[in-house]
Amino acid sequence: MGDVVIETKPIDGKAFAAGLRARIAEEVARLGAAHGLKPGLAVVLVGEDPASQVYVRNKAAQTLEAGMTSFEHKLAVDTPEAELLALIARLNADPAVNGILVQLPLPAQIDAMKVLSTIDPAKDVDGFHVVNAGRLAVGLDALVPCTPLGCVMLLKHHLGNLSGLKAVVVGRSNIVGKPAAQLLLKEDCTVTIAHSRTRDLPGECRTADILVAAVGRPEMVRGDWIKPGATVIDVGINRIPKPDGKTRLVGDVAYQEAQGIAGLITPVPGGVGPMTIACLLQNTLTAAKRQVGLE
Ligand SMILES: Nc1nc(=O)c2c([nH]1)NC[C@@H]1CN(c3ccc(C(=O)N[C@@H](CCC(=O)O)C(=O)O)cc3)C=[N+]21
Repeated sequence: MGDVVIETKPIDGKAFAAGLRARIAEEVARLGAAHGLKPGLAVVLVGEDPASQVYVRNKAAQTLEAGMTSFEHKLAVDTPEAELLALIARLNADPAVNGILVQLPLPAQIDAMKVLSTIDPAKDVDGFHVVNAGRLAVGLDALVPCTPLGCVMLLKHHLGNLSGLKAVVVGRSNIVGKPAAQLLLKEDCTVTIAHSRTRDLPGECRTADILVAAVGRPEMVRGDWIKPGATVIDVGINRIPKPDGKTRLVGDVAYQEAQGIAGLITPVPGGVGPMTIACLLQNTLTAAKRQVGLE
């Protein structure tokens, strides 16, 4: 038996996201010309976390670039919960607003679950409302969380049919892990959700044809956790300090160790991250069309 040499290919999420945004922009232009419809996305940011500010600015810029309207609402860090709920009620009632995103995490005085359940499910472009989570779980049309949607788009583009493949999702958050598992199940994968209490986590990961890492711990998934030839989707975005005092971004997977083992892997940055924003625009377009009966 000769040794199998695996050439690990990076999945270019940045390029795929750019293409997706271009297709969305075309559809937005077409909707404007044919129906006078211009989708609008409202983004609400509470507080001044620098990373969140950069991220919200990127979203607004890409929303405008796609030909949609962007509404930005920046509230003070000590905003009372009632004030945020009142803003959401106004956005729910505003016909120019087709999508609403409240940037997470929220400050401690605000109950995030209460906020998310106040958003009209039809405008819930994050897909975090229990109605959308439930609709996804039972196989009805839902607005699907952007990051898992982006992951599955990349997988289908690179692997084609996912039917029968073994998928292991590491992480059980409502934002990524659980909806990612639902979407993979819908693609007829055999799905395991693994987490910090999973017995023999490395061994569980080694069974995966598709390994999705969404734990939020820098480089936790090691090279020898990966089955040779597997496709690895790294959802982690971790900012870690460098010796020179600056920071660098790393994923939840030890990217260098995965070389020569994984078949395909998403890099960080440039993998899943850009897909998240592109899918947010996709969801805003979908929401706008459904709200006027065009789907
Ligand atoms: N309600 C809500 N919805 C979200 O979708 C949401 C949120 N809150 N809170 C924060 C997280 C984080 N998140 C990212 C999206 C894109 C990149 C992204 O584009 N990353 C680039 C570069 C990042 C960089 O250079 O800093 C990349 O990975 O290539 C990162 C992070 C969405 N989030």
